[in-house]
Amino acid sequence: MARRAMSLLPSWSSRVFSVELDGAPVYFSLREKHRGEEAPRVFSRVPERSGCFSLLVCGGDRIRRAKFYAQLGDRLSRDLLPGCDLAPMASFLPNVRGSLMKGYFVKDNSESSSASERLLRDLTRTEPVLVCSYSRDRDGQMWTQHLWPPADGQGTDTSKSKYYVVPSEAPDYHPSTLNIINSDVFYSFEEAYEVIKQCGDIIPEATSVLELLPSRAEARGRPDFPVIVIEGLDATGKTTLTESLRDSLGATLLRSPPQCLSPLRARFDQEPPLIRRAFYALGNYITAEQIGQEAMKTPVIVDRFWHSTAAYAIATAVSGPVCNLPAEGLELYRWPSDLLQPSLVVLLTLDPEERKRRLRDRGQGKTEEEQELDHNQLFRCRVEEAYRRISGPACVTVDASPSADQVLQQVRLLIRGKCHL
Ligand SMILES: Nc1ncnc2c1ncn2[C@@H]1O[C@H](COP(=O)(O)OP(=O)(O)OP(=O)(O)O)[C@@H](O)[C@H]1O
Ligand SMILES: Nc1ccn([C@@H]2O[C@H](COP(=O)(O)O)[C@@H](O)[C@H]2O)c(=O)n1
Repeated sequence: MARRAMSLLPSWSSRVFSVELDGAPVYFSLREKHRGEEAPRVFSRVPERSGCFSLLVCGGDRIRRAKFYAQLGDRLSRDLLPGCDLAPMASFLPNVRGSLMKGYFVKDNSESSSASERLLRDLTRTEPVLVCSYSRDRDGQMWTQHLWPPADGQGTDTSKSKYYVVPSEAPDYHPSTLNIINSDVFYSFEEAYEVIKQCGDIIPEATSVLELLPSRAEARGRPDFPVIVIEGLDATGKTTLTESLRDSLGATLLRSPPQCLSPLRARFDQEPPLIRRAFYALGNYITAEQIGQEAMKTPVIVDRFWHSTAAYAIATAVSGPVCNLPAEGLELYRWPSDLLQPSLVVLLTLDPEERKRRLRDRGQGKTEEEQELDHNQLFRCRVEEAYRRISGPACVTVDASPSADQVLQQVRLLIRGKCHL
């Protein structure tokens, strides 16, 4: 682990760091010489003998890293003294895909930072984490960053190298978009399969998922009958509409994740994004197999498919306003080439107040993500915008606020136009 950390050093001074403060990132970078810039905002109001620290998760395999990052925040919130502020942070090479390292920034507001230091030292002994401490320079205005030497004594001791911390401009791409491909969104069966296979030794249920997979995940030829996917946030009327379409078109109704994964879903919903998203990605391939079989006999209606998998994953990976989403047209929004393509994808949209009213009337318990959608207007906007940006096939938006029957008629018209049904 320590040797891996050391291998990051050549690019250390090209890296940018971001700390999430009140939902917005503050960026800083490192300089070997100081040219009079003020210290970045995250370093304000730290007592004289105290300091700040950054912890970046590195080393180990990606499953372990993902699990460890998910636990680290809880562990730090529990074990750090009450006077410490904790914020998510990241380090990345601007606009370089795959370069993101995630971690936490600790600002110690107590009189001395020795308790935090002890806790972080202990972490470096057992966990795949790289720690830097920050201290004021002699005149008290400038801050310097020191990478802690490896706990196991291997590698080069770089604790004496001195880097000044200076504010940095926002990069073109929001840092969390750099690692989305094959960590949050999967573009092939193989990539998602590898993640779930690697989980086998820590998540026994992963084996059950693998057993349910189709033997060959290749896009079949064009199905004989049309395949129509209905997408939308929760309570926009997908169930109501898909059931009506099934009845009125004499179609088969399928969903993703498929029924056979239902008993395993709650287990994978507890996992960090890498594992959770790989689970949903594989769910689409199981559903695709079922679609392929059914669409030889009847039209097929599908309640959620890849649009949902990708849109929720992208909207969760990125924080803040819609402008933080990866730009429209990027390959990140493209449909996986080995996944069956539907004939038509309909996105139901609803005014947020009406959606809430329907949720209230339905009166069921809400999942964590549903509560998040309710409370977080920005998240909802990101999900809907991500839906709209996905291409190959793109979705057709339908306003779901009229009566159930009117929405059905509207979608039947679209189906007639596109699929001649
Ligand atoms: N067009 C409509 N007008 C008024 N109420 C509707 C309409 N469509 C659905 N509803 C009602 O809104 C609630 C949510 O609908 P539904 O369960 O179909 O949504 P959903 O998108 O499938 O939700 P989820 O994704 O959470 O399962 C239900 O109580 C349903 O009866
Ligand atoms: N094809 C799908 C379907 C769902 N998801 C994830 O599940 C959540 C929504 O599920 P509902 O029970 O409300 O339908 C949503 O958080 C998605 O993350 C998915 O990834 N792919």
